[in-house]
Amino acid sequence: MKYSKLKVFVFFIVLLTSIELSFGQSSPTILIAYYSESGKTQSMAEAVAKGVDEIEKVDFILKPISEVKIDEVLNASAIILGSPVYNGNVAPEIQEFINSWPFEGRPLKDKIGAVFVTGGGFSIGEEAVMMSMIRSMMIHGLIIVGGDSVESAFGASAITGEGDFDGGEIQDIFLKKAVGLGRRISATVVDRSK
Ligand SMILES: Cc1cc2nc3c(=O)[nH]c(=O)nc-3n(C[C@H](O)[C@H](O)[C@H](O)COP(=O)(O)O)c2cc1C
Repeated sequence: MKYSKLKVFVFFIVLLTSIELSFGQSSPTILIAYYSESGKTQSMAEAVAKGVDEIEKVDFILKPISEVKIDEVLNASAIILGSPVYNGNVAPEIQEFINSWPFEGRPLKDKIGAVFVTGGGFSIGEEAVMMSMIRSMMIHGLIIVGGDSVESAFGASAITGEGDFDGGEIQDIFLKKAVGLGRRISATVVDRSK
């Protein structure tokens, strides 16, 4: 084989190998799951997804927990969970969802876990609800990651019904925390997949 023909041959082998490699590797998936009665926690979930989507090479699933299949939990590299505050506690549906996760052999161990929350008022449950979800995730062995600023150290939270924050839309100051949380989780997942 002539030298130039050999070069073309080698070029095609390298090309085919890289095509096969890129098709063979699927991107890690982040599951963003939430419970929302009146849409506030859903708005935060959408902002989290926006942040996740800012980082390349990551897929995400954004769903209310009622639509999440257990395979989606098992296959996710990270689980980001959102709840409203109900009487100082996590929404019961969220706790039931976590209780439904398989535990034997701890199949969720070492996945990334993160949380977001919406509450009507300041300091009447939002931090307690974040901690409640974090505690349950830690029982399953998830590695907890907070938001990207000290104001979202435990996760992203929004006040939806007190003072200046009482209104229809979630205010930007809170949506930014949710976007930052999503971005940080996404970047962490990409780093870990290298
Ligand atoms: C039954 C009930 C209990 C609530 N209890 C609290 C509470 O203890 N603390 C709080 O900050 N907000 C409380 N809220 C307000 C909700 O947490 C808040 O409106 C939240 O943003 C609703 O989220 P969603 O629109 O996703 O359902 C309560 C709301 C309901 C309906």
